[in-house]
Amino acid sequence: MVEPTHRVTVRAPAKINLHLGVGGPRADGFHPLATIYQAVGLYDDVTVADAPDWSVGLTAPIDGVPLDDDNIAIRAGRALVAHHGLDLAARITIAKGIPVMGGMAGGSADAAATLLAVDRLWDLQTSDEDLLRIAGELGSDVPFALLGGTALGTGRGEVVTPIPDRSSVWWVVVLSDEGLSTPAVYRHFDVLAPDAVADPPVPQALVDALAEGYTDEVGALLHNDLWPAARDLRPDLVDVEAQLRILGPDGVLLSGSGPTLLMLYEDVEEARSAVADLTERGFRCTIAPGPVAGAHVVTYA
Ligand SMILES: C[C@@](CO)(OP(=O)(O)O)[C@H](O)COP(=O)(O)OP(=O)(O)OC[C@H]1O[C@@H](n2ccc(N)nc2=O)[C@H](O)[C@@H]1O
Ligand SMILES: Nc1ncnc2c1ncn2[C@@H]1O[C@H](COP(=O)(O)OP(=O)(O)O)[C@@H](O)[C@H]1O
Repeated sequence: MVEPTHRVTVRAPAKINLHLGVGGPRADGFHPLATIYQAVGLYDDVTVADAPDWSVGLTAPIDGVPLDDDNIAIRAGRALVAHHGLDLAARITIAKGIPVMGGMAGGSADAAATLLAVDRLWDLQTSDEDLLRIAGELGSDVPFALLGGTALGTGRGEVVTPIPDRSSVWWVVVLSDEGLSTPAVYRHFDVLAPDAVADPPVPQALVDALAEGYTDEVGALLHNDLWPAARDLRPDLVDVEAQLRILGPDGVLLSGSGPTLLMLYEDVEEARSAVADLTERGFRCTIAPGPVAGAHVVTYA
C-alpha cells in the first residue's frame, strides 16, 4: 500500500533582471515592464506539512521576514487551497538562502515554492495555466520563480515567456547590509522619469545575444531603468558600483529594485578571485550560476 505524502520540500531560485525596462505607471499604479529575467543559483527551500492551521516558520531567524499571515508563502498556500474549494492547512518552514529585500525576489520564490509544494502535498493536480495565474495574483515576480531559466517578462512582470539562452555565466552577488523598499524605488522612478513611455520596448539585441550565448555582448547590454532611482535613495551604491567596475567583470548591474549589485563573469576562476578580493575589503558577497531551473520538488517524506 502507498503511504500518503505528509511532507514536501520545494526549492526555488532567486532571480535577477538582465534588462529592466520600466514605463510610466498604469491606472492601477503598477508599472508596465519589459524585462529579461534570469534565475540564478541562490535558493530558498520551502517545506510544507499537513497541520490543523496555517503557520510559517524559518529554520533560522531573519529580520524583515513576517511570521504571520503577511508572509507571502501563507498567502500562496491559502490561495491554492481556496482555488480548489478545499479546507486544508499546512505548516510552512522556510530555509532562506536568498537575501531579504535585496531585489532578488526571495519572497516571490517562497510563494512559488509553496504553490508547487501544496499542489504536490495533496495531489491537487493544478494545471500549469492555473498555477501561473494564481502566482501572478500573488506578486509580479512569482510566475517567473515557477518557470526559471531565462524569460521575457511583460505586463507588470507577471506575463512570462521563456526565451533561448545559450549563455552559462557566474554572477558575483554583492550584498548590502540594509534593504531597499521596492514601492519606494518605483515611486522615486516616477519623480525622476515623469515622461516614461507607456510601453517599454523589448531589448531585442540582448535577446539575440542570449540566444547566441555571447557573454561579452550580454555584459555590455545589461540595463536597469531603476538604477537612477535606487542610487538616489542609496548614494553609497555609486561608489560600490565604481569599485566593482575596476575589477574588470564582463558587466555590472543593480539587481531589480536593489540594493544588491551584480558582477557578470564567464570564467568561474575570475569570479572566485573577485569574491576573494572583495571579501578582503569587507564586502559581503557570494557566487551564483545562471541560468538555473525554476521551482522544483526536492523531497517527499
Ligand atoms: C523590481 C522587481 C523587478 O523584477 O523586482 P524586485 O526588486 O522586487 O525583486 C519587480 O518589479 C517587483 O516585483 P514584486 O516584488 O513581485 O512586486 P509586487 O509584489 O507585485 O508589487 C510590490 C509593489 O511594487 C510596485 N510595483 C511592482 C511591480 C510593477 N511592475 N510595478 C510596480 O509599481 C508597486 O508599488 C507594488 O505595490
Ligand atoms: N517569505 C518571505 N520572505 C521574504 N520576505 C517576505 C516574505 N513574505 C513577505 N515578505 C515581505 O516582502 C518584502 C520583500 O522581500 P523580498 O522578496 O526578500 O525582497 P525583494 O522584493 O527586494 O526581492 C519584505 O520586506 C518582507 O516584509
